[in-house]
Amino acid sequence: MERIVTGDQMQLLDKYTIEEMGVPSLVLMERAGLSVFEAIKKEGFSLNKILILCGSGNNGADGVVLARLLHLAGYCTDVCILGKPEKFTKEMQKQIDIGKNYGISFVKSFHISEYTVIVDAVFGVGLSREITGNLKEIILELHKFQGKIVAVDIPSGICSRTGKILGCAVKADLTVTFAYGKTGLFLYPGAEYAGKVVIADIGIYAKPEILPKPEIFTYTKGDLKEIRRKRDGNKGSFGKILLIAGSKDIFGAAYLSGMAAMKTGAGMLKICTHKENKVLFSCFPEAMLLCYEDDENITKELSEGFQWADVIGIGPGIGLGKQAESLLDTVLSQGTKPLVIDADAIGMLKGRTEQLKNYPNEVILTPHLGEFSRLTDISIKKWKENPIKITQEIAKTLSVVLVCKDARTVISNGDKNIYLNLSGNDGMASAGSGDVLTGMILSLLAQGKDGLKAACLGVYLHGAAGDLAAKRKGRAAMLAGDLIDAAGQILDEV
Ligand SMILES: NC(=O)C1=CN([C@@H]2O[C@H](COP(=O)(O)OP(=O)(O)OC[C@H]3O[C@@H](n4cnc5c(N)ncnc54)[C@H](OP(=O)(O)O)[C@@H]3O)[C@@H](O)[C@H]2O)[C@@H](O)CC1
Ligand SMILES: [K+]
Repeated sequence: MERIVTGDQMQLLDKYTIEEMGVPSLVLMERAGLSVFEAIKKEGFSLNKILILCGSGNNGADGVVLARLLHLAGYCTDVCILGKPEKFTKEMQKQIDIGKNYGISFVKSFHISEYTVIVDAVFGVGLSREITGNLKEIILELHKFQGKIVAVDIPSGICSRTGKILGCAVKADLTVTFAYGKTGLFLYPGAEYAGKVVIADIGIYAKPEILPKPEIFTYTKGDLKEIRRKRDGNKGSFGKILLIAGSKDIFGAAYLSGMAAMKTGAGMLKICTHKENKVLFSCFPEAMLLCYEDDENITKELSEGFQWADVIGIGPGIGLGKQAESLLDTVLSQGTKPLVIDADAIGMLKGRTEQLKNYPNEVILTPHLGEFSRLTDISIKKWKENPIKITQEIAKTLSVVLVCKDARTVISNGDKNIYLNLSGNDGMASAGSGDVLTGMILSLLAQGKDGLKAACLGVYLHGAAGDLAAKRKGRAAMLAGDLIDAAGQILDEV
């Protein structure tokens, strides 16, 4: 698990390192400049002539350090200061003075076509408002640049907290960011502008207690070790899932969800579905079936299923009709085991939020943003303006683990930590992908993970499987079913 920070949190970490730990800000800056220098060389860009654009703040000062290091290493480097002198920080003024002593080249104007690399050190985490005027024109001009663009800390114009574009933004090929990844580098559209992100250690240190909540984390491949199989386990110890999925003539969602659960290690699976879906018997013999007819009341059979199961899932493909509502009501009123609610079942939750809050065990909700918006009356646009805070608040209000599915899925149980998922790609935005995720989360719950862990690991695994499937099949051609086999391989490798 790795920490991610907002720009505001980063500024507090910088301040603490400087004021409480006593590391001079010029020392941090020297390491910042050096780490960009090393990252650029490692990337193998053509370094025939480099232009460094600097603002008035400390992001600009990092740029001047970098210019000095490149100049001393023999690279032809120009610096253009775009910020106003009256706004220079004392570090910026100091770096300019040092740079002049070393004879680095300061230019007042430039033609982008003369350069092979342009470094953006205009704004970092101190960007506080929309970029306008002359600066905006320069940044838009950079969009035509044919060479490589390197951003220092964050591309100028990207809000370091939300990833929003403030007026305009630099489109980088490489961003070298300091100490921790910034949320704005991972949330869209910021992620699209950041290019490859390299996180450089520059010696920032602070007690996590000083950080304002929520603290933000992301899961990585190493965390999947937590779901290594026990060599001496049996089908009982890997957990039993009751999955209420599919409806008349809709069996794909039940199949994908159930298959994802079994193929990521669950011990046993019973699928409750309409009898028309008996085709599941022939193509998925490993699953047990509990079938119902049109309008049949199966409360008794479901109750027995709740006793048998370790975890319950409801939603994929169940439809929005009366029978689906009755199934959901039975689960909410009689279920006692950890519960995953997805898809159509989320659509029916409006008006049932009290029952949801009173459910006697953990509940995981996995809405995509449309479902989230219909359930909460919060528009998608509003969520995107502050995904971290809104996800945390709604998780708390509903007393659930909330998985808000988007290009960057956000997960919270309403507590002080929040999780941002960085695995996955746009090839996963296709039918059935959500059903597969539900199956994976159910599987991890069944194998004994608590709701938050199962959600975070499930979402990470789902995305990592998407990345492997994309490598194998291509982002456009991959299907939801491809994620299932890819996930199996990933789990085997950890
Ligand atoms: N602290 C440290 O010691 C370390 C910091 N480090 C580095 O410093 C960066 C943070 O530095 P920072 O805090 O000085 O802010 P920075 O991003 O340079 O911008 C502030 C300037 O921009 C201006 N400005 C803002 N928005 C604007 C707009 N739309 N249009 C026009 N102007 C605008 C703003 O003006 P003002 O708002 O005051 O009018 C101010 O002049 C960080 O990302 C990292 O790279 C590392 O070296 C490690 C050690
Ligand atoms: K920058």
